[in-house]
Amino acid sequence: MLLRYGSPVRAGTNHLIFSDLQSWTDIYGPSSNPCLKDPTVYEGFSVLGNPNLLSTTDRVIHGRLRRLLSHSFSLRGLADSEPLIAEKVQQYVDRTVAGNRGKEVDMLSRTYELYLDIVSWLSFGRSFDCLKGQNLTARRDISHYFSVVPLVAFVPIARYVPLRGIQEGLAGLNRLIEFASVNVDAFLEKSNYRSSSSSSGNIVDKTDSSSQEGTLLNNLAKAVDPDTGSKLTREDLIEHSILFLAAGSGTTSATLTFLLWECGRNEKIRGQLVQEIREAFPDPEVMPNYERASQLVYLKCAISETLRLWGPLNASGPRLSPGKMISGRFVPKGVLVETCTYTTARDPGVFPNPLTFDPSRWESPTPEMKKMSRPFSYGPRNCIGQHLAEMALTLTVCRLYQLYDVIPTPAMDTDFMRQEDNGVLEPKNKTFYVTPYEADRKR
Ligand code: HEM
Repeated sequence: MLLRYGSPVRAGTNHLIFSDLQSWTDIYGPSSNPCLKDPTVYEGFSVLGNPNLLSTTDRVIHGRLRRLLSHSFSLRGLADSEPLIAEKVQQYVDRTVAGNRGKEVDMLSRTYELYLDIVSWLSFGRSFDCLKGQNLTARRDISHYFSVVPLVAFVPIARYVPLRGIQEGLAGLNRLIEFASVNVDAFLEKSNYRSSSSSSGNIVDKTDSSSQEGTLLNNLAKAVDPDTGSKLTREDLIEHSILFLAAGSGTTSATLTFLLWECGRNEKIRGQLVQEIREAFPDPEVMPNYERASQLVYLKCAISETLRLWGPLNASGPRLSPGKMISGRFVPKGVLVETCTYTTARDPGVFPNPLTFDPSRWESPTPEMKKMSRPFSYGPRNCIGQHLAEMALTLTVCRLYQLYDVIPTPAMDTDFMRQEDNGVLEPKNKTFYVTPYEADRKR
């Protein structure tokens, strides 16, 4: 519709969707008169009812949470976690590919498990260990975050409706809350943090927790707001741990899946990518490190191109107009506005042959390309997990292609891989079959 009728399109009585460059700045950019998140959409994304980084629509609360969390998600804050991420990537390669050379294997479930294992460890200081065959309901439990959590928040009586989908979802969420509570309490106990029993109390740290160094939980529990001196409560920690699992697992696994699919089915692109990776990391005994891997130009281009064409979220989130000019038109107060990243990232004026997967277009990107492909959104409410996602994706692609050629099976055609929106855009069949082969090092 946006392509046919132009930007904006009226999607409902009170809802405008934009697809032009200026709308990114007007809707999402920093502003003294910002378009804030719509509470009726976002405030439901909270399992314990505590405001979290994604759900809060209050600028002051958001600013405080963002300050507390920003170091944990910075490249420097994540550096301590690299060995753990690398260890999980190795487990994934061993479990998924190593023993299955020449055989058909479904990568999608294992990929989801990889990122659940990483984010759970970062969140709780203890991994779900799905790749080791534990907590196998975790993936299903997390998927309810984007459906059942907002449903019962806005229609509380829904929790008593004897529908299987709702009751299974609630049971799954309870398992997650239980897992998170046990691990947050164990963490606080072990690291000698004293947690207040009330949800308004602060956590008072007594000693350092060296055993948990590098985990988000450790950083979160230690973080002090420089302006107010306040810290996160036990309930805040549980709330955020579950949020990170929901926000960080399906998004990253869908992205890796589409990257392996696009590169896998295009021999020339895959050839260029594996050559770059194998030249940078010639010794199979040596795991790629992020410092070097993040410098690989073509790999970076392949990730950018995957996020452009197959980004896991197709819109950047609805906001409420405060009554302001958006893309040259006055939009009255209270109108729901959003920019459709799916469309801006396919704008033929900015991305020639927009439907073609071509990593090389990112070798020297124009300023417009960077502004129109924003898979992590833009402005003060952009994705806080971007560095983590990029580090995890980079290390996974590097290790896989350093050791193996991963070829999608012939059944993985465009129709099979069509995206379906389950909170995250993922292959509609929820499977992705490949055949792995030992790397051909003579390339
Ligand atoms: C390829 C991977 C990812 C993509 C494409 C992505 C994309 C996005 C987008 C578009 C938003 C804005 C949503 C909105 O405004 O409604 C967002 C927000 C957010 N993301 Fe991500 N994300 C990814 C991975 C992650 C990871 C790994 C984490 C953490 C473990 C994470 C945590 C969050 C959080 C907490 C927010 C809310 C930030 C705020 O409002 O301040 N994301 N993400």
